[in-house]
Amino acid sequence: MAPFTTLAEFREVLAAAPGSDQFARDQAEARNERLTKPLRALGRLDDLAIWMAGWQRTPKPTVDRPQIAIFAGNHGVTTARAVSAYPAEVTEQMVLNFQAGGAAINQIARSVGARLTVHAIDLHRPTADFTQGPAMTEEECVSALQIGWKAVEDGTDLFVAGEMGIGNTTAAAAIATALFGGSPCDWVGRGTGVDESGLLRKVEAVEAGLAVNPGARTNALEALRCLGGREIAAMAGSIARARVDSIPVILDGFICTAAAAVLARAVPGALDHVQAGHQSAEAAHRNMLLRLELDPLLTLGMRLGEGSGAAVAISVVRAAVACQSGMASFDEAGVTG
Ligand SMILES: Cc1cc2ncn([C@H]3O[C@H](COP(=O)(O)O)[C@@H](O)[C@H]3O)c2cc1C
Ligand SMILES: O=C(O)c1cccnc1
Repeated sequence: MAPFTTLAEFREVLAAAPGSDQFARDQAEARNERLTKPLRALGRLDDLAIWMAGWQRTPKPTVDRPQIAIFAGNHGVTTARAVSAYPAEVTEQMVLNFQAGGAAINQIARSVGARLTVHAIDLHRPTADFTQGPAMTEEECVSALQIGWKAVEDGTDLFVAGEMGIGNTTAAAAIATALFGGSPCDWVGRGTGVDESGLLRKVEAVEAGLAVNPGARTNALEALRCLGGREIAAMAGSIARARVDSIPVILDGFICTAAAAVLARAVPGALDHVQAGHQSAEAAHRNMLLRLELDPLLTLGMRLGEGSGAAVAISVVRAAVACQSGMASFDEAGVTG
């Protein structure tokens, strides 16, 4: 059972999470300095390895059991405001595709040796249209957070949260506007590829959403409840669970980062266990990462979601820990240091 039944309790549980292990980081750094390579010659991979060591509380971190959890949800705003280039039924059709193994994320997950779990949340009951009032009641939002919380499997040593939800770049842009300020134009983008009039409808939807949900601007969890969707709340719940259990997380693109941003704004330090896997081609993603002081591992022009960018970055983190944990020291190899 998840240890919270209200948004306030969720916040408290997250705020009580322990930090990373300084002793393990120091040990990892000392080990790293003895490995058969010029000092810090692996650049960001060395930083990643030491960061992984701190969260896994060992100088020899692993990526043996990575998990990718995809959460799916539908949004009232999608049909009410025609904010996507695709119809809402694609959400459920793609869930079937994930289950059959036919989506991009299935192939990437297999290629990096990650377990993939799929969590469809109430697809036949879209959230309420956030331009008319809150997208979710507190009960609905908490229930989605709990689904994310419970989705993180025991033994996972690296976690990725992915999403599927037609219209969710509009929800993510609305959350970003509420959390970071500025105007909706700063945060709205093309998503699946809307045209100019689609872009305008997205901006207008975000404007209306903020106007009817004034609490969203002053309280991050209210922003999630009023403007988010079930899959976005579930991603936030899973990233919070990973924080509490000291499991390192790789963030995916625009929507995943918006879910994470809610946690960062609710509790300082809530994203200490997170790396940005990639910078999405969705224009505002770069800005969101800058605001969160996250430096993406990859920039591949991807704008898919499903956890796909983060899944590709699993191989980068795995390469980092493979060197940290598998390399010989100068002494062991008889190399002059
Ligand atoms: C076939 C298909 C597969 C997808 N996989 C992820 N998304 C991505 O597109 C959606 C967000 O874009 P928007 O806000 O424009 O609807 C999300 O479902 C996201 O995961 C997909 C979208 C489609 C059409
Ligand atoms: O950045 C993403 O993850 C993204 C961008 C566009 C559409 N779906 C997802």
